[in-house]
Amino acid sequence: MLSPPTPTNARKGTTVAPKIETMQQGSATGNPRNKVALAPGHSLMDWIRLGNSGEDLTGVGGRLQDVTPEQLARHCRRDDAWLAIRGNVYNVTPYMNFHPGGVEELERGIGTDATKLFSQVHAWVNYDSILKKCLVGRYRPRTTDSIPATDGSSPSSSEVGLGAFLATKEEKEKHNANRNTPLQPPQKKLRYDWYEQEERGSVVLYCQTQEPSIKVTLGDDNQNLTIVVSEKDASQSLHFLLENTIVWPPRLIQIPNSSKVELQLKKVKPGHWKTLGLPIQKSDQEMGEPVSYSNYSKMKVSDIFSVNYNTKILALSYLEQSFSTTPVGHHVRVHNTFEGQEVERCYTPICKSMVDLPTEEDQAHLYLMIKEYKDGLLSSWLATRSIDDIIEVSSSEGSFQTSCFTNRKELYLFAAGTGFTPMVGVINWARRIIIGKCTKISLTFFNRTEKDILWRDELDRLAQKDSRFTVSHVLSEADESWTGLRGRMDGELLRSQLPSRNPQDDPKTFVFVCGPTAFTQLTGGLLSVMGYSNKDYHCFQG
Ligand code: HEM
Repeated sequence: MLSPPTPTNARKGTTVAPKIETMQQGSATGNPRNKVALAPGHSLMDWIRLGNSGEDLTGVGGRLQDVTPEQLARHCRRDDAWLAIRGNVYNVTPYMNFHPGGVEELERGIGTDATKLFSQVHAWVNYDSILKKCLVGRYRPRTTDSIPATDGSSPSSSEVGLGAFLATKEEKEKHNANRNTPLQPPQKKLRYDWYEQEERGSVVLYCQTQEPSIKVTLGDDNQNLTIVVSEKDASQSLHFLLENTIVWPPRLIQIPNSSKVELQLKKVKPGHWKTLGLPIQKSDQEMGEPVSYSNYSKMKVSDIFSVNYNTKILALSYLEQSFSTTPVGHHVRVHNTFEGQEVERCYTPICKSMVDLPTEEDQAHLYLMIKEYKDGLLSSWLATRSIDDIIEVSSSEGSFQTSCFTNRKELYLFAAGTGFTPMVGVINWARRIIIGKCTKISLTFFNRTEKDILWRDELDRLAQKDSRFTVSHVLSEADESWTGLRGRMDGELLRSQLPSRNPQDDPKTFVFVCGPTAFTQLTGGLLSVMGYSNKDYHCFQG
């Protein structure tokens, strides 16, 4: 009997089903694993109904408040249960009997910052959406610290002087109001260097991992630069009033084989800068954290590209001069409300082209490949968006780490349908970031018919340009003229595309799988039969 891929090696990827669909299945994610049988009247649908009933599920009258660790620890009983996840505190007392993993499991996190535990079990679960009616407020681990915004080598700004560098009267007032409320979580210092040439300045960021999500924002004055680096569940930031104005957008370059990232700033007026600028310390709110504690941002559709008869790419940009990067294998969520019902779906952002290097303009956009499902409320809505329409997109999420495959020489990717989207980031990473290490990237792409193949031209172009990359298409409902592979995933097909692995040999191959759950589970089982352990492959859950 074939075993499914291990949960530790799997995370939700592109196609977590929208809530409307999953409600019928009784699971938030369609995942049929160790869940408990919920008592009648405690399905996800019942939970949503309770949320919409107007009942106060926060237990504190719905007024958002800051919560210290001591306060949190006092709510550690089944009948009075709070927990913190990623900086938000929720009253999970009413959710206890609705939790698909059972009351005892949920109890393990109560009274504490359960971020790590939650991520270990099911990082993909959309807790903030499920628990939004239970939000008590913001978790404030420390109440007295202020955060150094720069490393010690840079000129520091004094409390008094700081106000002078904030652009407007309103900002100064806001700054003064915030001086006495330094309620921010502890942050590590972000190390950086900078150097300059006549035309450009460059800030080199020393990140801790190769998976940072970096958000760059430039004020309307083209001088107020904010860089926020999020990695390992913590954020670090730099904020500068630059020596002079720069051109938007700057270029972001991930330095190959390192965790350094370079931000190249093009000067409006070429010339010598004595310093990068004046460092400024900002509060949470000034850093742009939405007051509602929601992590969704409004983005504008700035371009639309057709991929095939039912799939298109939406190019999205922030409303202000801002962009953020998505680490490989991570996803964003898009949501919208239909007749009072919130529906949400995960998408793995792709790039504008797999072949051409991105321009600065390309980098400042988020590209989502949207396949329209006839019964998918959200996907149909997205597919009918026009230029300048606004959609709400979350910041990136995910726990996948590229370190699992950076030293492997050969990558074998098995994708079905839109399960292809996480592969785009993997391929780019292998080609451009782990330079000199990867000698073969083989994609086997499963679709129904020829017209369902996504980005076929782009894949062919890539195969022509990079001899390490090959693509094989497999069609389950091919017409007679098709000369390529036919069928569905099975042992024979897998063996024709992938060498068996002898567990005694040094690992040189790594396998990625993404597609519908049945495809992923079947492939995971077949891989075990072929000698691959769960350290040799990663399944992006579909
Ligand atoms: C922090 C402590 C928590 C623990 C230890 C825990 C544990 C678990 C376990 C063991 C399962 C079954 C996993 C499986 O599918 O194999 C589960 C499922 C689930 N939990 Fe939790 N949980 C916690 C918190 C939460 C919270 C705060 C939420 C609120 C949104 C939540 C929502 C869910 C959902 C929606 C599922 C079903 C997942 C699926 O269908 O794939 N859990 N949980």
